[in-house]
Parts: sequence; structure tokens; C-alpha cells
Amino acid sequence: MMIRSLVWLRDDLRLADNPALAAAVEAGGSAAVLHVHEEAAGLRPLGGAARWWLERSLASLGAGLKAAGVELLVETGDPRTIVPETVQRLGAGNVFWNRRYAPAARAVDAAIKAALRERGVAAVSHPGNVLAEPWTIRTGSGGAFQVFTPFARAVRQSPVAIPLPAPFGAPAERAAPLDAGQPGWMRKLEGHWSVGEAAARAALLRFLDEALDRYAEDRDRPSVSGTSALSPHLRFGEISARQVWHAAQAAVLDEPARGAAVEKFLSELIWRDFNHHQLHHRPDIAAVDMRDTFAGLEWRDDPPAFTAWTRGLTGIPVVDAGMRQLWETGWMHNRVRMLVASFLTKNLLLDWRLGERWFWDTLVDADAANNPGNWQWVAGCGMDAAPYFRIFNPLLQAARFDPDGAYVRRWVPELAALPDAWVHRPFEAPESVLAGAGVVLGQTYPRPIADIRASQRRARETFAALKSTDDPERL
Ligand SMILES: Cc1cc2nc3c(=O)[nH]c(=O)nc-3n(C[C@H](O)[C@H](O)[C@H](O)COP(=O)(O)OP(=O)(O)OC[C@H]3O[C@@H](n4cnc5c(N)ncnc54)[C@H](O)[C@@H]3O)c2cc1C
Repeated sequence: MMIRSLVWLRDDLRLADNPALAAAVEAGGSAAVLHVHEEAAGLRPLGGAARWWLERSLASLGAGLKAAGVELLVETGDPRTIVPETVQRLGAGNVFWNRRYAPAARAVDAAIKAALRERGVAAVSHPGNVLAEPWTIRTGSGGAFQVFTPFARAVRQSPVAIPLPAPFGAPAERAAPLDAGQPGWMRKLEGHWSVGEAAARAALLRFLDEALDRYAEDRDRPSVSGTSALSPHLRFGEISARQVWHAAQAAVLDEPARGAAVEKFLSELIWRDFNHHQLHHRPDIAAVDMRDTFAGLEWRDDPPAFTAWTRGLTGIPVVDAGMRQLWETGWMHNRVRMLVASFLTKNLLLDWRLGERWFWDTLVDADAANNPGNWQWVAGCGMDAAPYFRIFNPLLQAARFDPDGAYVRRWVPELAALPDAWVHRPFEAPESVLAGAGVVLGQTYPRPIADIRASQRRARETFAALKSTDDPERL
């Protein structure tokens, strides 16, 4: 069968609010959809957990497309070869895609567009993956925003496009079963997630119904389902940021008292855009400090400490709970992400790039903009980051945001029987309390690999000694 239009989907694995797909349907004739596991210079290969998600998401998308009589083709290789070859094989006259913003990816897309046009094939790209495209949000002098608050103001002042309906059918409810050959740690992700467009919509509705009202208070409580858990769905575009944006806006119309909660939620969505805009302007954000805060710093080299961190065996319960939640589920609560990242970079003085790479491999929502952007933010070298000398105390944070220890008890079960007063600091508990809870430090649970106060002091002294050229005025 002759295919008139090819839709190349990347991080936009959905039917609804998909401008490229809608354009293909509008063009008339039959369409096919292509996804490429891209292998091209400059494109970062996906980490393991994200790869797991992608496979499931493609299965779900393929089922939804099949129901509409559209074939999903999945290829692996360099898209600069695969896309033109597929167009030729299908005899397609149009190619549509939704734009992406990382410079290396844009270079790939530009090369493909030029090659297709040379052959007389129309290649048309659309906006669909962010609230506002990077070139539409500029400072008064035409530059890129480096501070979040004015950036957020500018996004709020620009219209966010109204989502498009799905051009055909509803997405399949369930993804096809997963290939059983996946490594064990990825297989267990299966029990924690429903993947695909229908699951994304269900997650959004659950959030709007059950959690939005209390979002401002509960979003920092890791033991509570107080956030949307939409991040992997947004990462792979099973739902678009603008669908989420408009759904949250509509929730305020229904109930004006939700205003503050919705504002907070929208501002988190804008952080997502902020990081994508940074990546657009700074292709090297996973490798290079965005501000030279740490010029001259030699990060410590301590492989055993890094290993203890990755395994959730640092002896600091909230850090260990977070790292184990990540390992078990491919996701970690945002407040705890900040704490574990701070512990690694400040208390252990280990390079943020080590942590970024671990997250890259283990997060289902690992994203080339948000992961390095947030790591740099916590470390103190990112755009609009907290000053590097402001150091979280994980013990105080744990007492504040997990006051009854429910989060730690869930993920560090060997501490579950400790009373609330000691669950976040077992290393200070009296022997009788430890014995009563069946905890033997150094045996059933590690002693801390860093003394929080001493390591905090060491970090401050180390940073203070740097001849930083970091001057916000200079940026
Ligand atoms: C060290 C570190 C690494 C991170 N790595 C990633 C990553 O690879 N991918 C990722 O999507 N998020 C990352 N985040 C941001 C944040 O932790 C997650 O987006 C959030 O926990 C996802 O949960 P949620 O969907 O329930 O969030 P909600 O609170 O429900 O927020 C809604 C959406 O807003 C966006 N969002 C929320 N917080 C942030 C933020 N700080 N930065 C950017 N976007 C945000 C996400 O798309 C999220 O799904 C990281 C944060 C830290 C501190």
C-alpha cells in the first residue's frame, strides 16, 4: 500500500495533542509512524530504566495505532539514514515530526529535513513538546533567561497552545506484555508502573481528583502520593505539557480555592521548560558546570562511598530510603532527589556528574535536560541554583518532611521498628533502643559513611577556599 505521510515520533509517543500526527491525518491518504532507536554522534544513549519505559510505551503506542489501521515501524540506527530510506521504501511524499530542542538533535533533524527536501519530499516540523519553544521566550535584550522567576513570568504571559484531540480512536488501555529477557532490576519496574498514553491520562486524573488540592503542602512529603508521578509520561510524551497545563487550569475554574496549589504545580511544569531551554542554549549541560562556581575544585575520589550511595547503604536513613526507592521503582520523590544529590556533592564532595550518570541509568524519567539541570542546581553550579554554600542537612530535612518516619520505614525496613525519635538518626540512639528494634549498627544497618556536621563544615571550607569567578552579573 502506498503511504502518503510518514510521522517520525521521538519523545512524543501519544495520539492526542500530537501536531505531527494530526498534520499527517489532515494531509489525507494513509500514514505510517516511525520510531528510531537513535544511534548518532552527539545523541546520548538512553539509560536502562528509560529504555525499559520506552519499550513499553512503544508497545502501547503501537497497539493504539494498529487499532486505527496505522503501522508503527521501529528501527535502530542513524536516523539520517533510516528516515530517508523509510520514506523511499514507503514512497511517502510528506514527513512530519514534532520539534526537539537539544542542539545535537536539532542538527540531526536539520540534516534530514534538507536531505528530504532535496528529494522533493515535504518535511514539516511542529511544536508540541514544551509549553513555549526556546526562541519564543527571550529576555528584554533578546537573550536567553538564566533566572527562573522572570522566565516563568514570560512563559505565563505567552499563550500555551490548546491541546489537539486525538485524530483517531482512544489509546489502547494496556501495553503488550514485556519481553521477559529484561535484566532483573528492570523487570521489577513492571510492578510499579502502567505505561502508555491511557496510563498517563489516568495518572493525571488521579492527581487532579485526589492530590491537587493539597499539592502545595503534600508535594514535599515523600511518604504521601502528593505529586502527579507524571514525569516519565511527560518524559516520553505520552501526555504533553500543554495537556497537563490546560487540565490544571481547568481545575481552578471548577474550584477557585485550588488557585495556590495549581500555581505551584504549573511552576513545576515551567521548570521542565526552563531546563529544556537551558539545554537548547547549552548542549554540554551534562558535562560542564553551567556556572564556574567550582573552578579549581578537585572533587574527592572515593569509590567505596559512591558505591554505598548507589546501594542505599550510607547509614543516613533518608538518603538510603531514596536510593532504594530509585532502585526498586525507577523513580524518587523530588524532595529526596534533592537530599541524595546534596549528600553526594556536599557531604561526600563527589562530583555531581557521577550522580547524574547514576540517575541517568536508573530513573524512568531520566531526561537530557531535567536530569543534568537539576543536578547542577543542587550542586550549586546550575542556572539559578541555590548558593553552593547552602547545604541541606539531611537529618533536619528528614525530621521535617518525614516526621513519622513512614518513608524511611517503607524503604529501609531494617529500621522499621525504631521509634520516631530515632528512625532518622539510629547512630545516635541508645543501645537499649537499638536492641529493642533489632538494629545492630555495622551489621543490620551501616554506620554513617560521613559525619553530617563535620562533612558540612568541610564542604563550606572547601568551597570558601575556591577562587570562584562566579559572578551572576557576568552572566
Ligand atoms: C537531582 C535531581 C534529578 C532530577 N532528574 C530529573 C529527570 O531526569 N527527569 C525529570 O523529569 N525530572 C527530574 N527531576 C525533577 C523532579 O524531581 C521530577 O520531575 C519529579 O520528582 C517528578 O515527579 P512528579 O511527576 O510527581 O512531579 P510533580 O510535582 O507532579 O510535577 C509535575 C511535573 O513537573 C515537572 N517537574 C517537577 N519538578 C521539576 C524540576 N525540579 N525540574 C524539572 N521539571 C520538574 C515534571 O515534568 C513533573 O512530572 C530531578 C530532580 C533532582 C533534584
